[in-house]
Amino acid sequence: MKPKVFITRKIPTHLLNKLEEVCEVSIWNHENTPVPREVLEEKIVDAVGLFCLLTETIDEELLQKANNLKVISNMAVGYNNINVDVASKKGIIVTNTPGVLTETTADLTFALLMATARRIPEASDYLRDGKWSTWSPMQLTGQDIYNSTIGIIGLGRIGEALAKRAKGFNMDILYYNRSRKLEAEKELGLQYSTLENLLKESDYVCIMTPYTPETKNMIRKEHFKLMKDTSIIINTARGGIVNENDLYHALVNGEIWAAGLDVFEQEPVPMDHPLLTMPNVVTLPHIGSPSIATRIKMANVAVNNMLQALNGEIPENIVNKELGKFNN
Ligand SMILES: NC(=O)C1=CN([C@@H]2O[C@H](COP(=O)(O)OP(=O)(O)OC[C@H]3O[C@@H](n4cnc5c(N)ncnc54)[C@H](O)[C@@H]3O)[C@@H](O)[C@H]2O)C=CC1
Ligand SMILES: O=CC(=O)O
Repeated sequence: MKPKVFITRKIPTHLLNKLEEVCEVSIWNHENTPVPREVLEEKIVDAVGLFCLLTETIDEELLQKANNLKVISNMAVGYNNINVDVASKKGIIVTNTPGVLTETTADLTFALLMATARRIPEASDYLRDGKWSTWSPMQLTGQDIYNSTIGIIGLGRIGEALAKRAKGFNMDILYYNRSRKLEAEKELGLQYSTLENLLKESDYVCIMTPYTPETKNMIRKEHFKLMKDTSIIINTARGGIVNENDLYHALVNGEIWAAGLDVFEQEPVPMDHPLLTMPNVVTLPHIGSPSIATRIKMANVAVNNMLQALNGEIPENIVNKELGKFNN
């Protein structure tokens, strides 16, 4: 009998077919509508494999219904949407999609940094709104990027790829991480820093850690007070890492100059969110990884993780490594 797999969103047909060869697949076959919770709750009861996205909350309540589940394959590198502790206790393997999205996400992060520093969305609107009547010395002036200082909080795969881009702009690069990365320091000329020093010295502060109990609200009121009033914060990691209320007040009080945000505490961000009213905040709808090629690679990795687990192998990208091998 083929194992039952539930997929929570439309995926490329060739990858769906790959799963269908060995699994009995049921799919929420929609592009832009997340699977309703009640459908997920119903499907999880029989599923042996769950292929999900970061839009699905795989919490304890849901996992308690999952009595046949052996593997959760998350199509994202971040897996803060999943209660991994509960999954582990139930012997459910959790996998993610690291690596294949690193360069694409670093590109977007640097693009957001540039767009925020040079006020590109605001300038584009200025032209289209018919406000461009002349060229003027201080019109739409922003901050320089070349020769400035970038501080990267979380020097993992994407943080390091971001540092490589910053090096090309002759930036001084500070980083704060759980552990020192001596090889990267040598190769890229990075400087390890305390969090406080990084915030004080950087013109650009980029958040690149996962969202965990330790990183929740990692950047809050007191941290903005340390930053330069010309500095810019860029967050393409997860919304809850930067306290949004404190960020709003830091911007209103002129403690920092601007922010570029690809991620929010609540997604989609509510349209009446105060940060959306500010011209010096550039906002994106969580688009770190969507190049066509990268999204196909992510879906492919997620399918392979699922198939490896269902085949009794330890998936290449297992998150709860303590589980090790299980047998069907
Ligand atoms: N906006 C988007 O579309 C995307 C967002 N992301 C986010 O980026 C995150 C990072 O991805 P990767 O670089 O692949 O992960 P990674 O695991 O390679 O890097 C994370 C780094 O953060 C460090 N870190 C963790 N906790 C820390 C703490 N409390 N203090 C200081 N450093 C800490 C780790 O030591 C590691 O070096 C993901 O977890 C995800 O949330 C990833 C891809 C796309
Ligand atoms: O936010 C995206 C991810 O892959 O994590």
